Amino acid sequence: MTPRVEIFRGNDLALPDAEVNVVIDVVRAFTVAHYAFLRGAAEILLVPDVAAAFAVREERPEVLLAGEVGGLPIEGFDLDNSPARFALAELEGLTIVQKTTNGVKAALHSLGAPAVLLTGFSNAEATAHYLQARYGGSDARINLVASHPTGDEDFACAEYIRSLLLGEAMDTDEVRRRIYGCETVAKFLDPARPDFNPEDIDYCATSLPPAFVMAVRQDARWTSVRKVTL
Ligand SMILES: O=C(O)[C@H](CS(=O)(=O)O)OP(=O)(O)O
Ligand SMILES: [Mg+2]
Repeated sequence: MTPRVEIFRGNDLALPDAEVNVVIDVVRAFTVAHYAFLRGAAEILLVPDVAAAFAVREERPEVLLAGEVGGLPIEGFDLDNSPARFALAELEGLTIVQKTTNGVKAALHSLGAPAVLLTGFSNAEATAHYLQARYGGSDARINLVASHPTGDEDFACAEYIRSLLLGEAMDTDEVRRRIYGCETVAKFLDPARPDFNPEDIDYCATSLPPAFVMAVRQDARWTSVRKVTL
């Protein structure tokens, strides 16, 4: 038996029932989340909008607010949505509150499955290993959600994860080419748009050695993300 893997595209989907929803945002939200954990963050809280992020800080002043609107930093937030910045940040033991246009929104629409994982390309191999260990050899339904409604970067990553699960590993250079070539990335590579850092895309398109996955947990109060070690 092999898992039944389906790919969806969008950030506000009503997904069919599945054992696990895997929400993908390569540029940039879940690459940022991956680097946040690598830099020591304890937890990420997902929020739907800027007001909700400020409300969390009212209640829990120790948190750091991170995210973007239209790809740009948000006034009053501590961090933006740049993996290049997160890769250098000192985040040991901290809680990050994350608000982004596609990845976080798609995750908040994907909470209906018993397990929900988040990933960019940087952690796609780890995520595929984890899924293979838990669901390989079964006919479990796995929904892969490419969160950008039109861009190819998340869809390419979804196809890569599916290929690993089906034992037909896609060439990672091909995935990287699709990331650099997608419409979402054009503004990062445009010298006339200095607000967008091209280095971010290098982080988004670099696969790191598998170590942990990013799992979502929902309770009455918070939608939180934590590391689960492989
Ligand atoms: O900040 C990002 O990279 C995007 C917004 S945009 O595509 O750059 O306008 O948000 P995300 O939720 O990380 O896709
Ligand atoms: Mg994105």
